[in-house]
Amino acid sequence: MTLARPVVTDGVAHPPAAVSCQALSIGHGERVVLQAASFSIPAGSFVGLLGPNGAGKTTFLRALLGLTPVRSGELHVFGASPVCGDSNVGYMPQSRTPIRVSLTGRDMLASSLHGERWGLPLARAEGARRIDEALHAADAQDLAERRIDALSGGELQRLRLAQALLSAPRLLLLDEPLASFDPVRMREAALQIREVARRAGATVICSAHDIDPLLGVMDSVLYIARGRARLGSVDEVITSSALSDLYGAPVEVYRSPRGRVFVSADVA
Ligand SMILES: Nc1ncnc2c1ncn2[C@@H]1O[C@H](COP(=O)(O)OP(=O)(O)OP(=O)(O)O)[C@@H](O)[C@H]1O
Repeated sequence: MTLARPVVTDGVAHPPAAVSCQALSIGHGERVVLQAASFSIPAGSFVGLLGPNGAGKTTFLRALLGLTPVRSGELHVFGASPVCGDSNVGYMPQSRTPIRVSLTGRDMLASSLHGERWGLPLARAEGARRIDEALHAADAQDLAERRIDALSGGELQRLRLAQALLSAPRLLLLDEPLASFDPVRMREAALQIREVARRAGATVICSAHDIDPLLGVMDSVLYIARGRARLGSVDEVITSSALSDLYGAPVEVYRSPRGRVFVSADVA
């Protein structure tokens, strides 16, 4: 593991980036997800992670969690190699299945707190304090005593955000957290996540399929396609020429007069 230490340039010490990749390659078997990708995400930023289905957004998030091995190159989280169970990193996984257990919101958070300690449960008072703080940070106190199998999709997402905040992480990885919202609520939810992250001082990487709810919310876009990645502002990355270059095939980007963005990529 590489130890986190400030980077010194011109005699000035800069804190390590939240995430840095140097010639990073990751994948599954024959499937290449990233091939020699290099970019760096500044601490404190909100990054929208975009790309077509199967491009590798979840795989990249799992690599940051230490769950997908690095094939070659370097991947650092706050200057160190990713390790499973790092309390600096909070994760909200993609949720595809409805919840059918009748726990309360507080029980749901408590179960992940206890799982975190591998059989060494936190003292009851300390656990309760951390749960209250996480519920407060995600604006989800009203859900603490509600049964989770009776929550709406949006309410459940608030609770899952609280779950990801339990360890007071410096890096928050959110895999399609907007998926269960209608278009209007998507934007409200994106703004709420940004506010929560700001208050917590966390860097956010938030994957999404629709760029619109994140416009004006994210500081930069990380776009993954065909094993390649591009990080930059929306105006730098979401253009016909930048995306055609990334895909290695013609891609059209349209912007409606009301500011909506459409990407038309007729390639896998
Ligand atoms: N455990 C695995 N074993 C083998 N292949 C996998 C595994 N997990 C993912 N893949 C493959 O790796 C590629 C990237 O998958 P990943 O889930 O990271 O994409 P994604 O961009 O998150 O997709 P989506 O937008 O559809 O959620 C896909 O082709 C997928 O089938």
